[in-house]
Amino acid sequence: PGLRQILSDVVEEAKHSINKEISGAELLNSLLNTPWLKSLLKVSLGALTSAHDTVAQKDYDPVLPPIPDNLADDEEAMRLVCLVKNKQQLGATIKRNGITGEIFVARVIHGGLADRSGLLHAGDRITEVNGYSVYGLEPEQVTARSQGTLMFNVVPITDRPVNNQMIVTVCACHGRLQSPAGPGHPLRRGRYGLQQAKKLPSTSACVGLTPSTNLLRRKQKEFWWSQPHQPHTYIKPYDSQCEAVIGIYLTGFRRSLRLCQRQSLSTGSSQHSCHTRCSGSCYSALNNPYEEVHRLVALVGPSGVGVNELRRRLIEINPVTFQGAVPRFCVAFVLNQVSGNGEYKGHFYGTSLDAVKDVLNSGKICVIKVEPHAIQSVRTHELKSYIIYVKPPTAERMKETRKDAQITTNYYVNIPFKVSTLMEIEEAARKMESHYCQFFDYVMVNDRLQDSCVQLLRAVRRAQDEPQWVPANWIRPTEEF
Ligand SMILES: Nc1ncnc2c1ncn2[C@@H]1O[C@H](COP(=O)(O)OP(=O)(O)OP(=O)(O)O)[C@@H](O)[C@H]1O
Repeated sequence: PGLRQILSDVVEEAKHSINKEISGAELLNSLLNTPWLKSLLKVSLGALTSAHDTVAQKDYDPVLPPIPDNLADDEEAMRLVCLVKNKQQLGATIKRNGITGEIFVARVIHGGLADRSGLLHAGDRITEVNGYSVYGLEPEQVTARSQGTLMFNVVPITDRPVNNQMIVTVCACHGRLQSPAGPGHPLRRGRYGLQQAKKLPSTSACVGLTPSTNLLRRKQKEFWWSQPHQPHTYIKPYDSQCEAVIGIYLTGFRRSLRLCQRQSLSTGSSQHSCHTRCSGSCYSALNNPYEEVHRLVALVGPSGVGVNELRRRLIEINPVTFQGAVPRFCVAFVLNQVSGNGEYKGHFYGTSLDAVKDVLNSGKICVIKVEPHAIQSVRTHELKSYIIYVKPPTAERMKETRKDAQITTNYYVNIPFKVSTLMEIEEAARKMESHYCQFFDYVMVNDRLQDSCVQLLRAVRRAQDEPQWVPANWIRPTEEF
């Protein structure tokens, strides 16, 4: 009634104002002073305050009647779940307990309809779907009834496990994921050890199911032992020249390492051997089905060689795939090193790691510039950086390619490249290589800018697609991905 009164006042007031001969300003002033507008503002303010209180108290739920006292102790709490499926998948799998015949939610696919609803959880027992009891039915029969609007009667799982799932980015080593039962056999949900996966980079792609690492490895093992013996492994001889490149060839490392060790014992190879590598046959038959990939690309090079330019262009070429971290990241590493006593380490280092992790968590490849003395800070198991060293071309080519370029000096002034600048870059490059070359995963020469961009893009792609040498301490026991 209050609102009706206000509205009729509005109409009256407007009629009244139109009959008067007054200016726009006067009209506005008199309107603002009208009782109906004051009342309206009062009502709106009241509604706003009430909405604010509701939100602040998180008091969204309807007030439910109290639970009756005479409930039996063994009464099960039921949940009625209504989901409208339309054409999309429900995003959950079910399984049947072979002994009791009960139907349970086996898995809720991350990001799917069931997951987004927050109403179904792995372990929940489904008793009815759309009014039909599902007791004793096969999962396929339940699925066949689950079309359109779904009304589930669910007995919620009592102890829902805390979500301790680990998310990692991997590359599938076989071109196409195949059913572990072999080519031509489709993946059947619930039958095999499947895991959730989503193709990157993607902001919206749905999570799907792929065979798990353990499952594929088991199949590969069966396949392996069914084959006649193949001498396929060798130890890369210990090379005192490349002492610092201590690593293990990541692909198939577990199996190959074991075989290599076995072989190394039988052939009496030096226990100092630090590299293992599989030949092609070993690689194809025994590789790990999934490999974690480098997603932090760290560019390093003498000041002025063009690291920032290349980084910027790489991101520009494909901003969906590549992203930089906040500039503080570089500063953090510089400070971390310059301070020497680690004075800034706690604060700045943590902050910068977060910036990189944010990019990595978004599924993108993070591209940063690092100072050479900070390489070790990013060359860790956690960040798994791929270090690309950007080298200047010959002095002649440098002079030719940089004739229109400008360099930013310490005083933030842009000046053209001088002969002395070129010499400084050359000298800095020489020192950098002699001190840090063992950490470079890839070396490129920044000659013609366009060619360099293509080369960089290719190098980064290769780092994702091909097996890499990595430091031995990056390798940890493989988990169910
Ligand atoms: N291949 C190239 N050909 C011509 N000009 C280039 C090339 N690479 C970079 N430049 C130009 O050289 C200048 C310096 O490059 P950039 O600022 O990327 O250097 P940097 O290595 O990041 O230096 P700093 O560490 O001092 O920031 C820029 O003007 C850039 O456009």
